[in-house]
Amino acid sequence: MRVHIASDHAGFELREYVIPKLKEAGYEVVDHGATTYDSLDHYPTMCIPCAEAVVADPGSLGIVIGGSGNGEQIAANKVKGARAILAWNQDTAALGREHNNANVIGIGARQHAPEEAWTLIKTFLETPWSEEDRHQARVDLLTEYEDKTKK
Ligand SMILES: O=C(CO)[C@H](O)[C@H](O)COP(=O)(O)O
Repeated sequence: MRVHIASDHAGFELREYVIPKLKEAGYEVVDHGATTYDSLDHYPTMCIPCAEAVVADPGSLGIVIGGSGNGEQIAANKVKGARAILAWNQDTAALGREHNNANVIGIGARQHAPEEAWTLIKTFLETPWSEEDRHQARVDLLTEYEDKTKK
């Protein structure tokens, strides 16, 4: 599976920690930056292209990392077709796939030790979408709204 990843400066170190782990685990990684550490960079610059790449690449998943993960999740969710969750424990990481068919995980690098963040990411990537009717109906309503309101 292809995994698109992006971070701002606050997620820079965690992104560098996670990329080799993803590769070791057999994922094909597409890195959307930030390419250099710049404490004044802005998360939409990296997170929007990352989410766009996920939507344009069916079957892939995305990871956006910042200090809290909040802005990164918001940025990703501006992209039509993106369903980004903010995972803060293993349950929210798994439920994002099972119930929401999320295609992007947001992680707050300042909220977790690197090992814990990796566990959240791994859980997200390894958990399948349940495809249960009630969840599909809710996701369909989101898509329907997007189709009506977004180009
Ligand atoms: O998490 C984030 C957005 O939600 C950013 O990473 C965070 O706001 C960056 O903070 P600072 O500019 O103080 O390093």
